[in-house]
Order: sequence, then structure tokens, then C-alpha cells
Amino acid sequence: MLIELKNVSVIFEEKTDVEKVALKDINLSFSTDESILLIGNTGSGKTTLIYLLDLLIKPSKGFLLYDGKDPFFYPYEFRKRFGVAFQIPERQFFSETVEEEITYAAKNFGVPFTQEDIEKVLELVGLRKNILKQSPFKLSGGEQRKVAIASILLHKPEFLIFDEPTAGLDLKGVLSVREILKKFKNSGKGFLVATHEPELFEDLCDRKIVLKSGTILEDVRSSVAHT
Ligand SMILES: Nc1ncnc2c1ncn2[C@@H]1O[C@H](COP(=O)(O)OP(=O)(O)OP(=O)(O)O)[C@@H](O)[C@H]1O
Repeated sequence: MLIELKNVSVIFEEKTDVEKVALKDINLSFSTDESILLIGNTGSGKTTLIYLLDLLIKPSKGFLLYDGKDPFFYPYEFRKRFGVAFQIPERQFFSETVEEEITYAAKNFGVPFTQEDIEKVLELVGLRKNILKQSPFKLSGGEQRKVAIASILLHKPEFLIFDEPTAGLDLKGVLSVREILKKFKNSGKGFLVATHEPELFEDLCDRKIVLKSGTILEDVRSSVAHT
């Protein structure tokens, strides 16, 4: 799928009526088979861009095109093609068991899955099967993050968007996130990872986009990415 942002600005209007320009006149296009590293200082607009791509907010100016169409006319159709892990994905939990949490998105998007599929995603993220009956709220931060990622993988998205996926993870957790992205890439699919730790993902990415104060400071493709 081809994603295009044309002269996109996102302006938040704060209570004080002071406008906060989070993204400023962005022109960007990428294909969902690319592996993209998104970096930039705190407040540079990374999360805002991710919210926009997941159609949770609309551009204040300019427009988005997904395969040449306005995605806001078909938000459900396009959202199901993405697997998005927000900065604190566990904040989105609401199910009583890990199993319900992991299967929620697939059910919601009408994507069929088997028990074997559930076991495969658990293995991929490095969780044991006996976690399925536990409450997601009683897990460690690292386990919660893995549950959130497992839920995303079960609905078989074609593009992953991870916002700060390694925040609060130990080395084992970091390696497991890397492994997930690597496997995803090796299966011919793409991802965008926003991070303050580019060195953890640089070698997996073939494009680096640097945001600064809501604008694109740098957008470079590399031919050295290897997995
Ligand atoms: N709902 C909102 N209302 C007002 N301003 C907002 C809102 N969301 C974000 N902003 C502002 O927009 C700018 C971009 O924020 P954003 O969260 O996209 O940055 P970021 O690059 O993801 O930062 P971080 O690395 O800290 O996560 C910031 O100045 C932020 O304060």
C-alpha cells in the first residue's frame, strides 16, 4: 500500500486558545513494504504522525492518501491493515484475561485465527502458553508489552507501527522486539518504528526519517540495511 501525506499540518488547539502546531506542512510518501526508523527529539511530532497514520486524528491542513484514496472514508478497512503499538500499549488493556486481550483485535477486524495461531504469536513474542488465563493487568511491564504486540500480530497486519517499543524493556525484551521486526521484514512486510534509541534498530531499517519541531529534517534511504 502506498501512503502519501500532502502538505499535512496538525494543529492542536489548547484550552488557552494557543495553537500548538505538532506537524507542519509535511510531504511524505512511503510504501508499506519499507522498514522505517522515525526519530526526533521529544515533542518533534513522532506520536502525532503515528496517530495520523492510524487515522485517530485528521490533518488540520493538507490531506492523506492511502493507495490514492482518502482513508477517512474507509477507516476500518485501512486500520485493519496496520498493527499499531502505542507508547504505553498496556494502557489500552480492558480484557479480563490475556487470551481475550490477544484475540480482541483479530475478532474486531473479522480476521480468522486458530488456537495454533495464538500459540505461534505467543512463541514469537516470547510468552508462555499458561499466561493466557491470567489478567493482563497483573503482568510485568515487559510482559504487558509482549501481550500488546501479540494482539497486533494475531490480526495479521501488513505494516507494523511501533512507538517507543523498547521503553522500560530489559535486554531480553529489546532483543525480542528486534526479532519480531526482523521476522516481519523477512516475510516481505514493512514497519515504522519511532524511537529515542535508533542504535537498536538502525541495522533493520532501510529508511530514516528525522523530525524536528513538526517538520522533516532528514529523510534518507540506506542500502546497507540487513537482517
Ligand atoms: N492533544 C494535544 N494537545 C495539545 N498539544 C499536543 C497534543 N498532543 C501533542 N501535542 C504537542 O504536539 C507536539 C508533538 O508531540 P508528539 O507527542 O507528537 O511528539 P513526540 O515526538 O512523539 O514526543 P516524544 O518523543 O516525547 O514522545 C508537542 O509539542 C506536544 O506537546
